[in-house]
Amino acid sequence: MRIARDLPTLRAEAARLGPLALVPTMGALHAGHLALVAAARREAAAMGGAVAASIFVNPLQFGPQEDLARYPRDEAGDLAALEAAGCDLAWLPGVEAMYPPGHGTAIEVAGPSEGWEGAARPGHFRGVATVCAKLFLQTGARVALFGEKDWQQLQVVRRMARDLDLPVRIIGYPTVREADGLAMSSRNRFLSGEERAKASALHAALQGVAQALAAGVPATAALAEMRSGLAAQGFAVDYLALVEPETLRETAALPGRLIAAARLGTVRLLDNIAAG
Ligand SMILES: Nc1ncnc2c1ncn2[C@@H]1O[C@H](COP(=O)(O)OP(=O)(O)OP(=O)(O)O)[C@@H](O)[C@H]1O
Ligand SMILES: CC(C)(CO)[C@@H](O)C(=O)[O-]
Ligand code: BAL
Repeated sequence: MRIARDLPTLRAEAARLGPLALVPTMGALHAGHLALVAAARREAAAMGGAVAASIFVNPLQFGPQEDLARYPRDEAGDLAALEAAGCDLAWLPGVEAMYPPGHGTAIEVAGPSEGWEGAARPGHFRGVATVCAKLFLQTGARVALFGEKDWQQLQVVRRMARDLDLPVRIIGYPTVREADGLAMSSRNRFLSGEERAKASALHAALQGVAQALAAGVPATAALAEMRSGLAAQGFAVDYLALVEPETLRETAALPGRLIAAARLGTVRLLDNIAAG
């Protein structure tokens, strides 16, 4: 596996490797990320190209009160895991390489960025869209893979790629879960033992709502019951909604996407599933 830390090296490696399937990450890799790399391998094989993964903890997508400083980092472990997963090229820009002094351009994606994570984390999707556009242009990736775990992010990136006619195909990959249903996330490591034991209740509750909706229970009633059930178990629910899958607009109609964000202690868990 080649490692690039500056743009000239990245461009030279990319030219040598042929069409790239890119997996953008913030590092602290787990089996969810490695499943994206395995899917990227299949895409790369189909187009006679190679797999690239980026590791960059993007300050632009963190608010001033957020956890940028404590975001987990494990470069050596990540590089070993990427190599073992068959990644050909790791792109590890520093903040200065990504945002040299004077950098002043940002991308605002109206529509799917509004509400939910966009409301809870003002400026977050502007940071995500900007860094993803840069990662696509830096690597020249023909395909980029994103996890469905960050459902709204996936829709924002798709919208941006369409709106800007970026020559990259965006692929969503199903959420990889722990045995008890908890969506894998780098931040799960901050759950205490007691919180970890409770955390799978979020996914179970989403499944319960999906079943209730399929049985004809109105969305408002099913969601209200889920909200109070989670609160009783100690979750602080940020939002819980049935939305149109692509626009993220709230809906009462099926099929839709059930999306949720809830905090257990200091850890904010995200999850979503299809409904209907
Ligand atoms: N459990 C998962 N299943 C599938 N894809 C995932 C999973 N977790 C993360 N991803 C995807 O991996 C990519 C990189 O995500 P990121 O590095 O933010 O990891 P994370 O575990 O989501 O971390 P965070 O704690 O910030 O949520 C994103 O496209 C994200 O959706
Ligand atoms: C897509 C991404 C790598 C952009 O920084 C990040 O938001 C993430 O890891 O999901
Ligand atoms: N997985 C989304 C990246 C973030 O939380 O900032």
